[in-house]
Amino acid sequence: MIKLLKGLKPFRWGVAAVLILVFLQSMGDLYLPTLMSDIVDKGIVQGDRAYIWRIGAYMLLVAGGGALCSVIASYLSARVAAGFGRNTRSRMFEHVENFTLHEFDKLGTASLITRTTNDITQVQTVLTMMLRMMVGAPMMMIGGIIMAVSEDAKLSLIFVIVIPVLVGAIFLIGMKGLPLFKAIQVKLDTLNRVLREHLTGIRVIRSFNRIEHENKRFTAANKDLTDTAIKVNKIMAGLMPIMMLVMNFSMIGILYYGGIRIGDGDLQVGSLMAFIQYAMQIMFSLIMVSMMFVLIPRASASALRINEVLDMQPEIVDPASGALQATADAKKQDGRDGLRGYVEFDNVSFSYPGAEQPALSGISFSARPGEITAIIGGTGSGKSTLLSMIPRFYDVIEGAVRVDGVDVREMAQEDLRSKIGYIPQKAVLFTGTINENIRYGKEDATDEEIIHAAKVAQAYDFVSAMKEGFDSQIAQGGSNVSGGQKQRLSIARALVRKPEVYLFDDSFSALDFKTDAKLRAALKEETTESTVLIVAQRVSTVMDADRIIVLDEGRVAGIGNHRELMENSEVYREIVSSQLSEEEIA
Ligand SMILES: Nc1ncnc2c1ncn2[C@@H]1O[C@H](COP(=O)(O)OP(=O)(O)OP(=O)(O)O)[C@@H](O)[C@H]1O
Repeated sequence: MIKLLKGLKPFRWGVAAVLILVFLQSMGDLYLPTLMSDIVDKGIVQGDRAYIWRIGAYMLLVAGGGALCSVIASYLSARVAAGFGRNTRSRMFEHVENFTLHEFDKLGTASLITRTTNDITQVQTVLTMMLRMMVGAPMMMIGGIIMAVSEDAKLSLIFVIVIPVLVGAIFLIGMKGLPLFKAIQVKLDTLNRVLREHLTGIRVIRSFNRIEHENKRFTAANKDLTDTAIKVNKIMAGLMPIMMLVMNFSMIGILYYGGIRIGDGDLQVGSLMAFIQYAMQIMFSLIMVSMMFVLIPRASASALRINEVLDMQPEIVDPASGALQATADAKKQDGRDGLRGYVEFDNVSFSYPGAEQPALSGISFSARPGEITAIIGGTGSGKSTLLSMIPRFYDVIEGAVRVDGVDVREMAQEDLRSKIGYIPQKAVLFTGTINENIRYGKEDATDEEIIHAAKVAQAYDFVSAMKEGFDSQIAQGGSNVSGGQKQRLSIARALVRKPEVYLFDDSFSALDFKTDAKLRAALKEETTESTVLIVAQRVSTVMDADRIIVLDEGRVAGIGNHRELMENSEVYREIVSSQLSEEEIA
């Protein structure tokens, strides 16, 4: 929590102002009972009206000043906390943007969303209260004790019993509550995950009649969260009655012994009244402290989760600027500078963390501009993984991936990715117009470039047929266009960039044979100066490629063109024959 609060640095003046204002307000609150005691003992007892008016007016002034300080402190603390929340959310967002897929896999999307929203709100709420109580509560407590002792030292002995009892109760309850607060945040993650899966998978859930099952899953997660929240609230609810009980008993004690002392002439009525107010202030400040005990563990559970994200160092980072410069110099010297679109895999091996089998082993090949390299293989054979190594979504474990003769680990990620047009297996579109979605590939693309890209991607006809053409809105997740249309738009997005290297990850799978063939013919003309890597399931898609890599369980089972592979590769022949027979059956 303390580590996270370092983010308050830009707000130090605001924090200082709040602390000073709360200090002034507490001073005022501590002064008021003494003034009241004076009114009673000096004004009322002696019948001095002028004194009562004078001190009364003074009391009003002190109370008014205190109220003003309090209002401004509230406003400032809310502003500081809101600013802190905004900054922390931005920090987290920017940090998470640099995460590699490993880190996303580790934390999970649902948890990252809860951490960026709910957890930060928890800390923000507590911060607002803490700013006000951090100075106010201890001051009221210590000041109250000093003032009470100055009113009547003997009567103050009552606090020797009361305060340890209260502190003990707060401590015990706090200890019980802390683990539960941690559990609540974890359960909130689970609830978010279930909800997310439910919402994104609603079509599958309905078609498989699993609504009942999903309801049960949601109810279970919801109940689990509620049960824990009730449990923690039960414990916390116990705190208030205990405090009130102790407070009321101490009042009885004060009134009883105070009465005796007044009878004996050791204490005046006004002083007893002031004493009672100080006792109240002391105990209320303890209640405030106990509230902090309730809130701080909750916020620190959240702070831990936020720090876990902020402390996570992305595994893939850019080389230092010195190293980048050295690579650039070396490139210039040995003539690699002019290379555009060369991709080389040199004995590459890679395993996903925790996986028993490597996803890729000993992969070597090279591709040059103007060539089409196709990758084919059974499901799970490592095709998508192979493509992900080129934009450096993952780092190789052995060997090297080189683009334009430079190891991708020695390049700035931005430079590397600016060379690449990646079309993912599952097309992703963003909320906005079709125009904006295609322009995502190249911000300064002209309208002509966008139309050209759409034409090559075979998207122009269906986009033009839409009522608003390129200005038609794409709904969240691209749910208002078909799977094949989504694929074509994401191809257009990559085309508009005119990258050196195209990576098509099974991007034609949702297209019919005719559109697939037309698209590939148009692509061929468009990509004469680029290197194209295509992952595909259909033999018809890869047959014309200059080079076909056949993958089997992460290994190269054959490499060559269609004719060569038909002669030499058993695995390729199997794939071809299985598809041909399937087509014949169809
Ligand atoms: N994020 C991941 N974490 C762990 N293992 C993974 C991950 N992604 C893929 N794998 C595993 O790596 C292997 C290769 O997966 P990959 O997605 O590259 O296969 P693919 O050939 O593209 O399959 P498909 O044609 O079905 O898309 C599979 O065994 C898969 O289970």
